[in-house]
Amino acid sequence: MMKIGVLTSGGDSPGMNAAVRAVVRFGIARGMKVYGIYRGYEGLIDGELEELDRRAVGDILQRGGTMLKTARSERFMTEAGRRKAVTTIETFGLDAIVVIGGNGSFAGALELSRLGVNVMCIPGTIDNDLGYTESTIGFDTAVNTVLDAITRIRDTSSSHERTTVVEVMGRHCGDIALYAGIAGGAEAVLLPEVDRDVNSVCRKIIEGCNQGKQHSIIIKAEGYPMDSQELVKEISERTGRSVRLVVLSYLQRGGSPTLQDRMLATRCGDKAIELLDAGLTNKAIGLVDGKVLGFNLKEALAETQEFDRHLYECVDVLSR
Ligand SMILES: Nc1ncnc2c1ncn2[C@@H]1O[C@H](COP(=O)(O)OP(=O)(O)O)[C@@H](O)[C@H]1O
Ligand SMILES: O=P(O)(O)OC[C@H]1O[C@](O)(COP(=O)(O)O)[C@@H](O)[C@@H]1O
Ligand SMILES: [Mg+2]
Repeated sequence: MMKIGVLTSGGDSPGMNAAVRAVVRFGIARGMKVYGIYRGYEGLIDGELEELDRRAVGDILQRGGTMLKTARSERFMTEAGRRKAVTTIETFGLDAIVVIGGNGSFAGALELSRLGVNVMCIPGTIDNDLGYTESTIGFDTAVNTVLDAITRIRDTSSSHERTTVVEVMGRHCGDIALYAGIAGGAEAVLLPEVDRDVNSVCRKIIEGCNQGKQHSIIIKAEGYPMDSQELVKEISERTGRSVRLVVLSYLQRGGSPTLQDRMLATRCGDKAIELLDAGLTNKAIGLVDGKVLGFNLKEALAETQEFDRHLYECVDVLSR
């Protein structure tokens, strides 16, 4: 009988639970024993795991966060830490580890595979920063949360004829800001990928005011290289407008996953188990052209996220 472990790692994302549920239930359906490993790589190092039955993953499909808990593990960044993790895998006789996480967790899984461990990776991060897949589990929910916030901010922003800077997550990848900018009708977006100066944003705000716009929304990804308070001050000084800052922060990482994230999570879990059952390992599961497939982990991780410049330019055209 095949024995596998499943863990969640890095920043949590809505839909991770749905992925855990899928891995456990599809695994059991194929005659596997499935172990839940707690606190990501930390639990793998410390041997914090237990067998999960079908019922153990009941009532989690609709919940954000992760029932397995998650961690950023400094110890796993070291060779000694990873060797300890391998000892746990050997002690419990695990044939493979399913890692649900983002680019860092995938890099960790690749290191594990170099030590002879069979791994299977499922993309769980709100950042959407994995180039090989069209979407990651949690991204859709996070952007919808941002859109909901923007809708509310617009009401008050418009009543007071203000400009609001909305800071969203994304240290290296501006996808949350970009998609929220398009779908939320922002005047401008500021991203880590584009070197845009504040002057052009101020011009945009002033032009909008001259055309009778009552409010303006500027979306700034946390990775844009300027402090948000500083940005607010500059915009206020240069435009003479009343400017407020809303930092959405961890609000974006919580909440019930959307249909899209539940479906992606479930399909990724299904594919991960199907491939393991077929004797395939060291794959990253991802969505390409509407199909959920397994890709070589090393190659998938090396694929850089292509920045959609056209979409970026659309924000400006749409908000003129
Ligand atoms: N290059 C690496 N080698 C080994 N482990 C890594 C590496 N990069 C990240 N990890 C492990 O994966 C964990 C999660 O990565 P992190 O970047 O924090 O989140 P995410 O997986 O969501 O991108 C890290 O805390 C670390 O334990
Ligand atoms: O939870 P922390 O450690 O404050 O990290 C915040 C970071 O985590 C994220 O929410 C998700 O990133 P990861 O998927 O790489 O963990 C980023 O958008 C944000 O910059
Ligand atoms: Mg990451």
